[in-house]
Amino acid sequence: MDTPRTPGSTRLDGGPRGAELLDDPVRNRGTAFTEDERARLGLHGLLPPHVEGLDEQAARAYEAYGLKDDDLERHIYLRALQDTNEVLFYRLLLDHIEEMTPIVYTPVVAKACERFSHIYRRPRGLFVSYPMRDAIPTLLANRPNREVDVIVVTDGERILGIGDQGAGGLGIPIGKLSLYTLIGGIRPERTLPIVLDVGTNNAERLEDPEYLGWRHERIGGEDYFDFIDQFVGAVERELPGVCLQWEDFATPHARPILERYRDRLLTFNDDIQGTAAVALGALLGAIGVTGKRLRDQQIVFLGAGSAAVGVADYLRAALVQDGLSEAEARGRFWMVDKDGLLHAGRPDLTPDQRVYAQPEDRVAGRPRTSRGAVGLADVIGRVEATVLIGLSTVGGAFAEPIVREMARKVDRPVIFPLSNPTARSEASPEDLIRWTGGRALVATGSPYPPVRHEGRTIPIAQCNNVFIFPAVGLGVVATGARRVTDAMMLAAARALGGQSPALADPNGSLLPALRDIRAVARAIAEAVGAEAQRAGLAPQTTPEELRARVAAAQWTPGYPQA
Ligand SMILES: NC(=O)c1ccc[n+]([C@@H]2O[C@H](COP(=O)([O-])OP(=O)(O)OC[C@H]3O[C@@H](n4cnc5c(N)ncnc54)[C@H](O)[C@@H]3O)[C@@H](O)[C@H]2O)c1
Ligand SMILES: O=C(O)C[C@H](O)C(=O)O
Ligand SMILES: [Mg+2]
Repeated sequence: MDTPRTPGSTRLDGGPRGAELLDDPVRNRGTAFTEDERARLGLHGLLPPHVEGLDEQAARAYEAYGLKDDDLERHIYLRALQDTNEVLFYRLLLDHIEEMTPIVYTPVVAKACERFSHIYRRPRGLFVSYPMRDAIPTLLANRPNREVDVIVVTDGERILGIGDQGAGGLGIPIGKLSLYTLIGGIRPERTLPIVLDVGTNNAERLEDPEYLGWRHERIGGEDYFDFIDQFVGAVERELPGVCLQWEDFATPHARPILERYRDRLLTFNDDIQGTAAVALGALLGAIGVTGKRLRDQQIVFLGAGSAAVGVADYLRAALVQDGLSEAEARGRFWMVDKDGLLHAGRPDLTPDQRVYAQPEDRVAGRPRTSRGAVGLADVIGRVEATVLIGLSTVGGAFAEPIVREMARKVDRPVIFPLSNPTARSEASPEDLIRWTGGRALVATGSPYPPVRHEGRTIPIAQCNNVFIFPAVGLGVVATGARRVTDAMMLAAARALGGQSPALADPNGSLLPALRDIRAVARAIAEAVGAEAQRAGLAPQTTPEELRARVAAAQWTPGYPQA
């Protein structure tokens, strides 16, 4: 485990006392309140007599956790602990980071969103619903904690690869912010999860008598964007300088929202920019193993939504930095969506997709599917693809013949099935390793165990934006940065790529292990902060001072002496 740096929960004196204190997850220490604190804070009689330390509490909590017999029950247990005693929750998570991250985050959080209304226990975060649109400042003023460093907001429309979950989407901001604290060390009481409840088009939710969201079809068009504008205006007034992360918005809204606000406040879209940075970081690790240059790559995508286009944009920037012209770099991308290859003859492409449209002459005469599209199998058949990335939401889409064909032409195919949760993964690592005779360099969006192949144990990197957003949050909070730029994200990607275990050991994982992620987050945060300073977006410091600030800002759970 990481060495504690800034231990502590919030100060006890001057806050609530007695039963009210035990009901406050930020200040509550439960059985760890000392005799002196019990006397001072009116707690005698409310707690069992034995006073425990945090170690003992964590051991007892782990025992209770072990009694749960399915993942959703484990998730519910951890969420209840979070709502009871946040220091203990984070200490337990830190002690068992590899075991518990998949329970509070991807993939189990997907189930928690689907079942949100059925497993709902206590309020957390804010519900900003469309019918309350004229009272958004009041809703924000009602937030549970005054000071906020990071907001994660969703409208629940594209939750992972499972689509529209309406108000149940709040599970995602809660999970993301838990990792902001666990990994980035953002203080738990300075985080705020928000769902913008603009309705849902999910018929199952609308028909569910227990659905807790606004029972209405989704608001769209101008009304939707006006609502977002009202929300952002209220955030700017109530919480100036807060870092606002957009999460799991459907593609038609994700990019326009980012473009509208990115130069106005400290904000970024995690699915576009966070995903792009982690994918570039993992690719840099993979390229290190293949011994080739980035500019030698031919890159095929399945999926051309906001996540895929975001990744392509950062890879393209990296290809240009590696010496290709802009036109040459564009020519390296082959993107296939549900209507086939993106090419210049398609009238349905958005401007950001059009960047990757292959010229008509490069697709002329190609076989088409029954619907007239150029499919993935044909692209892989014709192009010597070195990299295959899946952001399509289609589980199993990287079929055996496609993967075998790719592996026939390149020595070390780089294959990243990045869709979440696990059932949406374009392939399982085990299959990819088997179909390529152990040659594929694999990273997945959801966590997978290592694969055994011919006496080797091959670790599978989790190429998930969790390697980026908590670190970016730490970087901007520690340095007081005013914006999140693409250059800061590219700096994060390169810092992450530089930490790839595969660079030192070709059999190592492409990305660091979760047990090392807090230290990795500090290195990324320093790179992000340094780039913000270079661009004049954060106050200048020496590199030593920057390092010290990042380290000091990374909170570690503990009970300080009051
Ligand atoms: N690993 C990560 O960190 C990470 C980060 C962000 C998003 N994701 C995952 O990426 C996925 C996509 O996210 P998005 O926001 O871009 O969603 P989206 O729905 O906008 O994009 C999906 C894309 O896949 C295409 N597609 C759908 N069915 C297809 C098919 N049968 N064949 C070919 N293409 C098909 C669509 O045309 C679209 O271009 C989600 O599953 C999400 O969980 C992973
Ligand atoms: O939430 C995740 O696990 C990654 C990503 O943000 C996604 O939407 O899939
Ligand atoms: Mg997401």
